[in-house]
Amino acid sequence: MVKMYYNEDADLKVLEGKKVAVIGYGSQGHAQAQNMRDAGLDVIVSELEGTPNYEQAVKDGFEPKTAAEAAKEADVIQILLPDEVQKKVYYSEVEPNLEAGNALVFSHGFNIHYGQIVPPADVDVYMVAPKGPGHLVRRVYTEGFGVPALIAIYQDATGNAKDFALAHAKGVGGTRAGVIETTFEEETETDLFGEQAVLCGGTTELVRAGFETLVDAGYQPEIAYFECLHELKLIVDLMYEGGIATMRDSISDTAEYGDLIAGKQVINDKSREAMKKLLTDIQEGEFAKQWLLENQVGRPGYNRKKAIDEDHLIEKVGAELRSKMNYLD
Ligand SMILES: NC(=O)C1=CN([C@@H]2O[C@H](COP(=O)(O)OP(=O)(O)OC[C@H]3O[C@@H](n4cnc5c(N)ncnc54)[C@H](OP(=O)(O)O)[C@@H]3O)[C@@H](O)[C@H]2O)C=CC1
Ligand SMILES: CC(=O)[C@](C)(O)C(=O)O
Repeated sequence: MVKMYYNEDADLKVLEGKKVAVIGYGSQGHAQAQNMRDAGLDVIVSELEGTPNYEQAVKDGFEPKTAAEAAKEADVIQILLPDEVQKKVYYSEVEPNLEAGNALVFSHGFNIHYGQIVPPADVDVYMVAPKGPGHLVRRVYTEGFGVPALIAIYQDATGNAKDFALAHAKGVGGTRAGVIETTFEEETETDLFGEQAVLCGGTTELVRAGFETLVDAGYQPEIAYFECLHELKLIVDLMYEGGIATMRDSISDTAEYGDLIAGKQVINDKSREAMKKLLTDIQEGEFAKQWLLENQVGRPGYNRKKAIDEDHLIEKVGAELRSKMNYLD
């Protein structure tokens, strides 16, 4: 059984007297910076002046700096920029301000694993990767809990990188739930695979395909929305709390039989082959190349596909229903 690290395994004192810079105040940045500040760490943030997230950082009580200023001042520099801009900002603003003994921290291994950022040998390089969206990393922390996290040590120049990583994970709330040690390679490749094949790509396509099947067959779009999207959260909540078996205990035997006979017709051998191809493309760097090139040419494919998806009937029906339903506590 894998070793899990909890609060008692991490000592915030190892970061005492150290300034932590969070560069990028977005989904993860706003969450991790506030969580670490609440945990008593000395946190500064960097954000682009004049942007909504800059204003949010000010509203949250920070005085946002440039990435260069933050890197110069801090001992621990956490890069929570979009993966596709990290290389540019790192080499132009962060690296020139690194000092021996600093720590460079990531929450996803993309830029290190695919060789976009090659840090100097005299700094620690580690990862603290919450396994959840940033806004829930903050929400759950304020409720007294934590989102589980991964840590990975890429470079241990000081000999203390793991202690720093565990303390950092404690600061963001990860050790409240549990922390597992991995590698930059394993986190990068599994995270990319998960967000493409299961969490985001696979699930959104499954939801849209189910919705379209019902709507094309003449059923009310609202009914299709309830069945294929809204209820999915409730089903997944049960899986989250107690595994697939717990979810199956709660649904009807009729639904469970349907689950058992239909699942493999939808996610069939062809689907599994497609998943393996996605993983191969990730492992061989094909996805990374495609994503970095897409950004270099202004995201034509991303923008077109995003526009089509955001114009989908399921978005319109969902917005209408969410405006009418009393469901969020
Ligand atoms: N989103 C998530 O839940 C998770 C993300 N991660 C990882 O965390 C990292 C950050 O991702 P995420 O939080 O989603 O990113 P976001 O895009 O949400 O936030 C990045 C922030 O950095 C800002 N920014 C861009 N350029 C600069 C700059 N030059 N100087 C300062 N700030 C800048 C962006 O501003 P603007 O928007 O105006 O460009 C934005 O506010 C990535 O490595 C990601 O893979 C890991 C786990 C989960
Ligand atoms: C939330 C998370 O970990 C994702 C989906 O992999 C991401 O946003 O990068």
